[in-house]
Order: sequence, then structure tokens, then C-alpha cells
Amino acid sequence: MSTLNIALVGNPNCGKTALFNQLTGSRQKVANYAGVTVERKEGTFTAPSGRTVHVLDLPGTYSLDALGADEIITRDACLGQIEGVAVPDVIVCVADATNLRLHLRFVLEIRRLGRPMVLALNMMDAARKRGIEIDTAALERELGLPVIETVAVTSEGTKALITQIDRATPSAPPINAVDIDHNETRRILSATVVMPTRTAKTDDALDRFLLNPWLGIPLLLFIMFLVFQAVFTWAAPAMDAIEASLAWLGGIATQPLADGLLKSFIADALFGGLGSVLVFLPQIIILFFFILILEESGYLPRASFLLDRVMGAAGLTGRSFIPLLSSHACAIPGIMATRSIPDLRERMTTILISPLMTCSARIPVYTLLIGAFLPNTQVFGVLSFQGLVLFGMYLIGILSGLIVSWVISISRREKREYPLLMELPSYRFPNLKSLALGLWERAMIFIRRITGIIFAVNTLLWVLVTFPGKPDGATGPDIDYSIAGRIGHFIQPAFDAIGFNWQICVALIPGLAAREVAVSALGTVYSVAGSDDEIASQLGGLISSQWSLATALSLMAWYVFAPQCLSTLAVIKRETNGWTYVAITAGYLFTLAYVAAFATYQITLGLTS
Ligand SMILES: Nc1nc2c(ncn2[C@@H]2O[C@H](COP(=O)(O)OP(=O)(O)OP(=O)(O)O)[C@@H](O)[C@H]2O)c(=O)[nH]1
Ligand SMILES: [Mg+2]
Repeated sequence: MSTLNIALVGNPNCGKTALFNQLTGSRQKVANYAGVTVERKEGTFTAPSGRTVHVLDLPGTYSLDALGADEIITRDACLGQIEGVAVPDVIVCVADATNLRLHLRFVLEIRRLGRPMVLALNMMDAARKRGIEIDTAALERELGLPVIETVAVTSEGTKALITQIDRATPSAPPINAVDIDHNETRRILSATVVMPTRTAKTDDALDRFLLNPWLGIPLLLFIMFLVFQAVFTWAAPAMDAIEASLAWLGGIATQPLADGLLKSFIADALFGGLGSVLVFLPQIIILFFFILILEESGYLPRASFLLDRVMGAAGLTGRSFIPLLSSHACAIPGIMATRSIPDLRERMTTILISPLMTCSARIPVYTLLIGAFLPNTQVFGVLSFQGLVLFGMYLIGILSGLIVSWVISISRREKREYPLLMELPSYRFPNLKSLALGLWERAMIFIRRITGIIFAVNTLLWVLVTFPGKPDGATGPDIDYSIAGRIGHFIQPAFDAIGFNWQICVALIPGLAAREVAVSALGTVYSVAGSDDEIASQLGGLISSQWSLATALSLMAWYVFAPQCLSTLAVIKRETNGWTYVAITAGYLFTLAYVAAFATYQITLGLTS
């Protein structure tokens, strides 16, 4: 059976990736701002004729004229000049029906390439809602192209689009030498589109409020603050329920077993280790719930504008905002999103500081320590004190990032070359189905991490804390004689000044692979060391009785800075093409981590003794 190659092109934020996901069933990132897709993505589906269709999703671009990287990629992809990528048999040009004035120009540019093409008139739902009337048949005639109305968030029109693409041999459109002319765009628009007299009323009203010079930034801070309160308070009942079920299940699972290795493995490594991380699933889902809503609503590019001045003081621009905000979910997509920053220095600075943003893998560590060591009291009767501290941890991460960036900028003489020019998309109510799917996917990624890397590293750790057993006649606890116990005791002196005991040292080593592993590792170490029926869903209780407050705060300070994530370092190597930035990042972050933990430990000791 023959195959067909198609490429999705269009202006940024017109719904190419949403359409790509509909066609191929993939779940590539979609969000309501320009520049979400930074890398070409490929997928396939089977057309009704039985042909396999290869789909190429491309970064959005405003025109083919300019010489930016995105424009070149798009043009080369359309003409089949990218190595390893087939010439598209059909170009699917996607245009936002609510913004045809802008998008039609690009359609005409693509048409000039003289390749077979189809126009997907996307966002038809939004266009209808705003009362924009488009005469599709007239548009087809004017352009000499098939035009299909689509709604890429609900799959409306996807079938019609597939049928159109699947037609035997799509033909190239007529080449019209003058069609780049603005007059041509205007002429086609007036022949095919009736705009309502007043448009985008809601957008303007909301912007007057959210972009207000006085209200804007306080509102932004307030939104962020609410998110972190919610992460702490809403998650609490679900976390308690998971903890209780794990304790119950653990009891059932280990009861029939005789004391021995199997029982120790199930109790200590599985329930003690992995269970202690699973408990944080609700918090992670709540955080992503807010991040997804912020991404879809259209608020993020506005926040970039609001923060442009503030970030300017730190030597950055508003462009760094979205990459840095994404880093709060995970530094990896954040670092990849820096590709949309044209200024190389700014991009490298953003990459260097993105590991300082509090990624979701730190939530288990912070929550464990905050929950165990700080009082669960209310501030002003409504705010959770623990939630406030968590918010504080996020602020410390952001402030440290801005300070580091400011220090880097001191050495920079020349002026900013790229003023912040960003399109403000329309506000949009998030599609509930995609929101639910997005959260489901996050939950699965977290669970896959637990059953994948965290399980692997933790099982290895269990082996290391269990073997070799205690020699005959020895008196100390078993774990002291194990390999891990010996390693922990061996390196502990280096961490004495920052208050880490040997158990923390043992947990930090596997925690280098991924941050949450440190929690499961502590769970396993304390579980093995403790009596057998103490399952580390009570890890918090255990450490609160064994560590000083100074040690706990010092570990939190360590976690603000320490670059304990191999995947982040790997992606920095990939994005910067070399080891230099990896070495700089790891070096400066470990140094800061040690210094911050040292100061925190010594000061807290001084105050509490
Ligand atoms: N209401 C509505 N929203 C849509 C439709 N198609 C896409 N969206 C939303 O529009 C926004 C942009 O969609 P994307 O698919 O990320 O756009 P893109 O063209 O891939 O953008 P870049 O990758 O930045 O070039 C997202 O918020 C989508 O949920 C549609 O037909 N109707
Ligand atoms: Mg995209």
C-alpha cells in the first residue's frame, strides 16, 4: 500500500499541534501562546483508502520571508529539502478563522510555493461564537484550494480533512504572481468574511483588568499564591487516604510472610520506599491542573509582558518567563522552550537558571520535610502555614534564579537587542476533556517514574542496605554493616558541617538520578533500620523524632539548589551542544547548595540551641 506525506504549517498558535494530535492520536504539547512547538514532530495514521499517512507538525512561523530558523525549517520542509524528511505530497496549511486578516497572508505565501495544498480553517467554534461569518465556498474559489472547516479541540472537521487529503492526486494551486500583495489579502477577505461590528470585547475587558499597570503584578502574585495554597490544602485528604490504604495494603501483603528477605523487600523497598513517593500524586495533579489552565487560558503571554520590566532588572526579558514557568513543572520542557528566545546570551542564562525553579519532583521532598517539622497551623484563620512555607520555597527558587541571572548580566555591556514582541492570544476557556486527559497523562508519567526509574534505583538501594548481613558477634544495628551503611558512614563527615546524618547521605546518592528518589530512599533506609512493621508511610513521623529542625531546614536549602537530576543535565548537554554548560550548571549549583545548606544549618543551630 502506498504512503502519503503531509505537513502541517501555519502561523503560531493556530492549532497545528491540536490538529496533529487529532489526526495521529498523539498527545504533543498544545497551549494557548505562540511558540509552543519548537521541534518538528512526526506521526502517522491510516486513511480510509488504506494508505498510511505520515504527518509532520512544524513550529509556527509568521512568514516565509524572514530568515529566522523557524522560517527556514518551514520552507525547507514544504519543499522537501530537509534531510531524512520526505517531500510532503500535500501541505495542510492551518489558519485561525478568528484572525484571518493575519493568517491569510501566510496562506498566500505558502500557495506561492506551488505545492499541492489544503487549507484547514481552524477555530471555527470560536469564530462562530464571535459572529464571524466566513463564506467557505467563496474562499475556495478565490484561493483555488480546498478549504475545510475544523475545530481541532473537538475533532469536528477532522474526517472531512482526512477525506480531502486522501483524494487520489491533489493538484497544485494556480500560481498567482501578485498574490503576496496586501491588496490581494484585503480583496479576498472582503469577498469572503463578514466581521461582527464589535469583536473581542471580553478580551479587552479582561486585559484592562489583568494588564493594568497597578493591578497586574499583584494579581499575578495572588494567582501564584492561590495555586500553592491549593497544592497543600486540597491535596491533604487525598494524601491521607492514600497513606491509609498503603498502610492497610502493606499490612495485608506482609502478614502471611515469614520474616526474611522477601518480607523485607515488600515492606521496606515497595511499601516503605515507593509508597512514600506515591503519596504525593494528589499534589502533583493539583499543580498540573493549575499549570494546564494557565497555559490554555491565554494568560501566560500577558504575564510575560507584566514581568518584562522586572525581568529586565535581572538581565532577562519577558521571553524567559514561559520557559521559566514551565520549569516549575519540570526543567526539561522548560529548557527546550528556551529555543524561542532569539538572544543567545539570554537563552543560555535562562538554561542556567531553569534548574533553580521548583520542579514537581521537589514537591515530595519539601512536603515531607514541611509536614514533619513545621506546625500545621492557620495564619489569619484561613491560610495554611505549611502552604505558606511551600510558597516561600517557590519564591526562594525564583529569587535565586533572578539573582544568578543578574550576576551574569553584570558582565554584559551591550544593550538588549530584541524588544519583546509577542502576540496576545484570545482568552479561552480550557476544554475540559483535554484538561482531564492532560491530568491523566501527568498522573501516568508520575506513576511510570515510580514503577520505572524510582523502582530500579530503590531496589538497588535495598540490596545495598540489606547486604552483607551483620557478622557474627557484631553489636551495632544490621544496617551499619551493609554496603550502603558503610558508604553513608564514610562520606558523612563531608556533610557534617551542613547537618546531614549518614542516612541522608545514603539517600542523596541515588537521589542524584532523580530528586524524588531521595524520599523513597529515605523510606527504605529507615524502614530497613527500623522494626519490621513500621512502614514508611509514617516516614514523616520517624524523621521528625530523629532529626533536628536545623537538619531538616538545611536539607530543604540543599534541595533548592542541588542539580540532582540526570535528565536535566542530559537535556542541557543536548540543547547547548556540549559539556561546558553541563559542567558550569552542576558546578555552580552544587556550590550554592552546599553554601546555602551550611548557612541554614549553622544559623538554625545558633537560634535553637
Ligand atoms: N476553541 C478552539 N481552540 C483551539 C482549536 N484548535 C486549537 N485550539 C487551541 O488553540 C491553542 C493553540 O493550539 P496549538 O495546537 O498549540 O497551536 P500551534 O499552531 O501548534 O502553535 P505553535 O506550536 O505555537 O505554533 C491551544 O490553546 C488549543 O487548545 C479550535 O479549533 N478551537
Ligand atoms: Mg504546535
